Formats: sequence, structure tokens, C-alpha cells
Amino acid sequence: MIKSNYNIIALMSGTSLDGIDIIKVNFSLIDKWMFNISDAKTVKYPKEWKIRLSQLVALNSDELKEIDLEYSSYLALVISNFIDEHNLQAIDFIASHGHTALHQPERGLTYQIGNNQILADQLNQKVICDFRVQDVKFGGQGAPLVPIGDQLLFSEFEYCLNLGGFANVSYRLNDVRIAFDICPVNIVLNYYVSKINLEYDDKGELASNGKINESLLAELNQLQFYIEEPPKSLGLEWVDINVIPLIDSFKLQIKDVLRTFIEHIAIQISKILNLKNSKVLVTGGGVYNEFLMHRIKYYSHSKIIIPDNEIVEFKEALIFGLLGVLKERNEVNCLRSVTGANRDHSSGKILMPKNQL
Ligand SMILES: Nc1ncnc2c1ncn2[C@@H]1O[C@H](COP(=O)(O)OP(=O)(O)OP(=O)(O)O)[C@@H](O)[C@H]1O
Ligand SMILES: CC(=O)N[C@H]1[C@@H]2OC[C@@H](O2)[C@@H](O)[C@@H]1O[C@H](C)C(=O)O
Repeated sequence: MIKSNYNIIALMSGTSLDGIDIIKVNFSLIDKWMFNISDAKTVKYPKEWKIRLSQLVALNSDELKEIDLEYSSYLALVISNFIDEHNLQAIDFIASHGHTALHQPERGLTYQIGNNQILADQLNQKVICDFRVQDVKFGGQGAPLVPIGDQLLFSEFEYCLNLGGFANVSYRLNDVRIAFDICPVNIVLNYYVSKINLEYDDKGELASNGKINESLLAELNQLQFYIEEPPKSLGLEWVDINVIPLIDSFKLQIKDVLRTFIEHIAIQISKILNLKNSKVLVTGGGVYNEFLMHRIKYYSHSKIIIPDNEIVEFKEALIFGLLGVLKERNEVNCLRSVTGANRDHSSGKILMPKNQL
């Protein structure tokens, strides 16, 4: 009989580069999937890794392969420390997203580093990973992948909104799950505050003291991406080409850039959350940007619900864990309605440690 209870470790490294989210979680299937997170931690990147990961786009394929190996080995160390710290035993497998190095689905390309065989070998554990590649091979965007988890674990909410490096949303429309990236969020805010040596704009304080530049706001709101129909996704490359040069051309003070960009985010999000009185589950580090949340609430007619910190911070890791479980069961974990692939499919690579092959 197929198992219905899984003890796993799940990991996610998001675009904001704040660190590696790692959790120990139990999934059990009763009438629906239930979960229980027993341990959770964000392992901050050492400065050196943060710099290296922020420069991946510039690397050639040999350099990428080399850093992939090193990063896989680094992840193995992070996981093994987590196992020791929490004295974890009887783990069924590790589900890991890795870190996105390249994402150009229109060229058939997406590359997450950290999914190398040495991860399984070094840990001597089964690893399920590399969830995006097959979707791109099937003509999909390879992202977002979290919506299947929104559907299976958080179906009581009309919308699931995540405010990470980018804002993404998922919701049901005529019994089909729709999801897409809305606009950049922390990836842009963090970039500008890094110029004054801050990691992020705590609570949105700086932004709240800035002034909106109406011309920049109008130009941001007119970017072509916003009128495209889903499925659609954003990557760092898009921000580097379309957003940063535009903002820089205005030569504004940082607080005014932040203020204008926050208004832009709130406007773009409000265009999506247009179902009156709906419940919106909001997660991701952007939740802690109080000024951003204030502007989102100002424009929105929905009920904004912020869950406890564990879900705010670890929902993506949780769902990549679920993707691993679904792959293990050979069940669908990528929805064509979301990614635009030519079929629903069970995506991911299973790495067995060498000595268990
Ligand atoms: N107190 C705070 N005030 C303002 N912003 C905050 C605060 N705490 C966290 N953030 C923002 O949240 C970011 C981290 O968010 P999160 O971990 O959800 O992103 P991510 O997982 O890397 O992104 P993605 O989901 O797009 O891959 C930080 O880099 C910062 O910009
Ligand atoms: C290619 C890639 O890594 N995309 C990430 C990124 O970060 C946010 C947004 O862009 C989303 O599309 C996706 O991650 C989430 C977790 C997802 O796949 O659902």
C-alpha cells in the first residue's frame, strides 16, 4: 500500500538572498493533505555566498557547473547541521529547490544550482529536487510552482499572495487554478537600500518618508509585462533590463525611489485582488514591510490575512516539501493551468545516495 505519512526536510532559497529556509515537516494524507512543521530556520548566507549568488547571471556554463557543485556541497553542510541541531531521525527524504541561477523559459532555459548528486552522497540521504526543469521542457514557464500547494493546503483562501523578491498570486477561477508573478517587490527595494548599506528598509520606514514621483510611477505602471495575460513569470534578468535603468534615469533620492516603487507594487497588486470581500492569505518577508502592507490595504477591497510567522516565512519551503512528496508518489505537482506547460505532470529529480543505488 502507498504510504500516506512522510517525515521530510524541505529547503528553499528565494530570490531575495536573505538565506536558506529549512524546515522539518510531517505531511499526512487523511481526507486532504495536512502538515505539521516541527523545526524551522532561515540560515543566513555568509557575505561571500550572498555576493556570489547575486552574480550568477554573469557566469559562463563551466563557471556555473563549478559553482553548482560548491553550492550543493554547501547546502549539504547546512542540512547536516540542521539534522544535528534538532537531532532529526527517520527522515524519508529531503526536498530541495536549490537557488535559481538562470530563468529564461522563453529560451527553454531554467537552471537551479544546488541540485547536484553530491548533495545526496554527502548527506547519505535520498533527495528530491530540480522541480522546474521538466516544466520548461514541456513548454511551461517553470514557475510559479507554489500554487499546487495553495490548492492542496490553503484552499480556504480565495487568494494566496506572496511578497518575496517578486509578488506572486494564485487563485481559483472557474475551477482552474491561475497563478503568476505580479511585479517585483523586495528584489528592487533591497537593491536600492543596499546602496546605503542596508539589507532592507525595516518596516518600510525610509519609504514612508519619501515622495512619490508621478512620472516614474506612471512609466512603471505602463510596463508591457503588466498587460500580458497569464501564465507569465518574472526573473532577475527582466528587472535588470526593464526596471533598474528606468528608475535610475530619474536620478531620485533613495527614499523617493522606495516610496514610488511601493505605490507601484500596491497598485499592481490591487488590480489583481479585485474580488470584493475575498480572503487573501499574505506571506513572504514583504509582510514585515508595514508601510507596504498599509498601501496594499489602502487599494484593496479584500480581507488581508497574515498567518503566524512560521507560515509567513516558511510557506515556500513547506510547499517545495509537498512537491517532493507528490513526486515521490508520482502524482501531479505542476499544473499546466499555472505554468502553461502542455500537460499537468509530476516534476522533480530523485537523487539516491551512491551507496544505496
Ligand atoms: N522587517 C522588515 N521590513 C521590511 N522588509 C522586510 C522585513 N523583513 C523582511 N523583509 C523583506 O523580505 C525579504 C525576504 O523575503 P522572502 O524570504 O519572502 O523572500 P524570498 O523567499 O527570497 O523571495 P521569493 O519568494 O521571491 O523567492 C527581505 O529581503 C526583505 O526585503
Ligand atoms: C524561476 C524562479 O526561481 N522563480 C521564483 C522567483 O521567486 C518568486 C517568483 O520568482 C516565482 O516565480 C518563483 O518562486 C516561487 C517560489 C514559485 O515557484 O512558486
